[in-house]
Amino acid sequence: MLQLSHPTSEINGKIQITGSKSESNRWLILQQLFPSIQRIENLSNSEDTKVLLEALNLFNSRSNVQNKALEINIGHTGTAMRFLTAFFAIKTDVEIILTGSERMQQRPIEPLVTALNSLGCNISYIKKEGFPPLRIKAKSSLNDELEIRADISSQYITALLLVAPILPNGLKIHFLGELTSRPYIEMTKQQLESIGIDVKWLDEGLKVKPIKNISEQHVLVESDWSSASYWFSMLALSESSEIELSSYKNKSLQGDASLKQIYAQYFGIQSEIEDAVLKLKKIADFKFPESIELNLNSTPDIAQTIALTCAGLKIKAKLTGLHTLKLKETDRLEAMRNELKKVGVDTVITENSIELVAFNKVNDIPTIETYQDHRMAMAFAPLALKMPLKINDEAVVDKSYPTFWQDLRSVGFAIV
Ligand SMILES: O=C(O)C1=C[C@@H](OP(=O)(O)O)[C@@H](O)[C@H](O)C1
Ligand SMILES: C=C(OP(=O)(O)O)C(=O)O
Repeated sequence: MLQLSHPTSEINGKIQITGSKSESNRWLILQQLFPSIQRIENLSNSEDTKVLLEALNLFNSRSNVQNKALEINIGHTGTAMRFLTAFFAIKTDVEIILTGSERMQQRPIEPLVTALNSLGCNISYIKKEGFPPLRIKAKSSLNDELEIRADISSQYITALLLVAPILPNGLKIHFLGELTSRPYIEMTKQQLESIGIDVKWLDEGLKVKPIKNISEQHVLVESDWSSASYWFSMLALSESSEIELSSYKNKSLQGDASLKQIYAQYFGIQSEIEDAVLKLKKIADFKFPESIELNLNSTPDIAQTIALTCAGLKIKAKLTGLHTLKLKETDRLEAMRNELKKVGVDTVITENSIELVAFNKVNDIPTIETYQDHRMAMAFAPLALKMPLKINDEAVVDKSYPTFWQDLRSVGFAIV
């Protein structure tokens, strides 16, 4: 457990943020399919990326495993679970058992498995129907068209898009239901296009053309915008501060870059990118709104950050479009309700929203539980600029941002 406070509430410094885990994990799968992707710069140092790398190494040494299934455990990593399901289903010549943590075994995978099996893949459930662990065997012949539910996780669609260009006739994907987390699909599409793969939006779906070879590629991963969100929040809760974060682009593939507009409009944070440095500054005398309403369906990973910024500033917030939060590392709506209560904030949650409705005084130093969710720890940490607090199970941050606590210490947080 860590206890956090900040003696001055002023933070100034320069922080290097690791590469986006989303971009990194896409490139790692694509590199397996297209070895002419020779170098990936600024690869994420997150646990989520390490887990995927280890899984791919295990798969590549599969000839060492004889006469039994190759078991691969991807822990808590959603992208690894979904991307590898499609990758193994198409590529494996041995039987694979793909499993994950207890929580991963509660996160649905049925839409992806059904879609891949309809294509000609051979995936079955080992325990509960619709959930990991999976048994994946070598495929038979493959179709070139499928339909898939699009309203549960965009990662299923990304998983299909990543393998689509190596299918003999490419792939046509038809969406069922309303697409969620759309910018993550755009990210996949743009990464594919950047290496010469043809991907087109259809009315309710996507079409990918097959490709045999791509030219030699060196790719650069932009730093992680979801990780940057905690710095936007810290600035919003600080006194006159300035922070520089590296390395960012003006034209990002990451939907969470919309933080720039959100924090400028509602929380008085000015940001600009110059020579790959994202400079954040607090606007003096900014007048915070009394209440805000935001639909965050496109940017689910920054919902907790924004909720906690509002909590710290006592802004009544209604955050909607969040049905997928119930299916992530934990049920994030429940987790927020429980822990916000400890810092004096009353909330109302529904199946897809959270509303911050009242702010009460807190006397004791609260202990925040993190529910094996990195974003619970990191979203609550900025609140230490307003009140001392304790955070349990601090190592959870490793999932996406392993140097988080070290970076906070470097800008004057007292962390014991
Ligand atoms: O494709 C990706 O890299 C991701 C997609 C999102 O998941 P959903 O599509 O399940 O919302 C996001 O929450 C996750 O952290 C990363
Ligand atoms: C939801 C997340 O990750 P994943 O789904 O890949 O486990 C996240 O990082 O917030």
